Amino acid sequence: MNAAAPQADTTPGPAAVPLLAVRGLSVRFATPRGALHALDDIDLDVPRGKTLAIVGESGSGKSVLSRAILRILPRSAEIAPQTAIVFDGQDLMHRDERALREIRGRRIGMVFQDPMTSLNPVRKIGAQLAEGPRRHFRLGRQAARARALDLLRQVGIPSPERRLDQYPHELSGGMRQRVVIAMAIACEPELLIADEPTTALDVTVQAEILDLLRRLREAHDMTLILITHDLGVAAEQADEIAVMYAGQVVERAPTDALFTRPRMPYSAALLRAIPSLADPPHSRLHAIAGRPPNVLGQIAGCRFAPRCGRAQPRCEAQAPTLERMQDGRELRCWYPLEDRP
Ligand SMILES: Nc1ncnc2c1ncn2[C@@H]1O[C@H](COP(=O)(O)OP(=O)(O)OP(=O)(O)O)[C@@H](O)[C@H]1O
Repeated sequence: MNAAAPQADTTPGPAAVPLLAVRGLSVRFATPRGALHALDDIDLDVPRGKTLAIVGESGSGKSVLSRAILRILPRSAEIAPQTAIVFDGQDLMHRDERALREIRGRRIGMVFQDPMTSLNPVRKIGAQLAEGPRRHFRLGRQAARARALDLLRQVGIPSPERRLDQYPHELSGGMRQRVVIAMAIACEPELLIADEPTTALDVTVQAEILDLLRRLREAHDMTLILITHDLGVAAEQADEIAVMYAGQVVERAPTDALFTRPRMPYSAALLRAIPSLADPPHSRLHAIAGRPPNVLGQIAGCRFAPRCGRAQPRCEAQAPTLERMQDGRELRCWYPLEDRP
């Protein structure tokens, strides 16, 4: 795919134009050992009203991708100049910091793994929740407090009146993440980016938070980008899945299609690595042999080739690009698995 701003195909209706379209996104970090290529030529469409899960192993670039979309990368990160990040028709690459601050929080909400990244430990919860509505909707004190209360109810926090005057440390981890989600939806954003929202929580609380996210997404007709290393979570929550490997999207497909017929060998290997209830007790997981490549410096061929059972000489020599297949899925692979059940 080319790196230019996305072109509409044949006169699409509003539903066909993605809410977010990323093109040619590359990010590198200057490190003492040289340039680290954290993201390489990412193309990604996020359709309106849908949930897109981004999955991949640790270090594959999921968090750098979400921060790049929000334009909150650290200073040491360099975004390639040809990148386009088009949100509802405007390219965020060409908006100044003031405009971006209006979009973040108001039109794009964010939830991170650790609730304390988003919460101020020395401010009361009610004041923190009211901040967005006060700033973006110009609500007065009382109206903003009423809004904060309503938000706490929406995210299922018991005794919400009392919680307004508490500090974050007085709440459990799960309750804190509920508050962060309430803050993220406070201004009714069209897009919510949740980066490993349940990874830091107990298993039982994880399910509750995911259920909450799904209910809110449906109630507010939001679009959700769910970043997770957990394919089980992605399977339950997402309409579509983008699989990342070593800074690239290697396959993107509707959830059912990916789970029933993965076509990029890496996606297939990831799926084989999920434990199944049907496995006999104590059976070994199918770990993927080898390690992801070192992304310091340029890599000539396919980044998965050294670990891929299907690799041919071409895979080592020439890097595949992300191509759209006839069935609509996208693949970065010279020799994909057959599209047969
Ligand atoms: N500030 C930084 N400086 C240098 N390198 C960085 C920085 N932030 C991330 N990286 C590198 O970018 C690559 C992608 O990291 P990223 O955090 O996006 O991975 P991830 O898929 O989100 O992993 P995890 O699931 O462990 O959070 C990694 O190689 C990481 O070491």
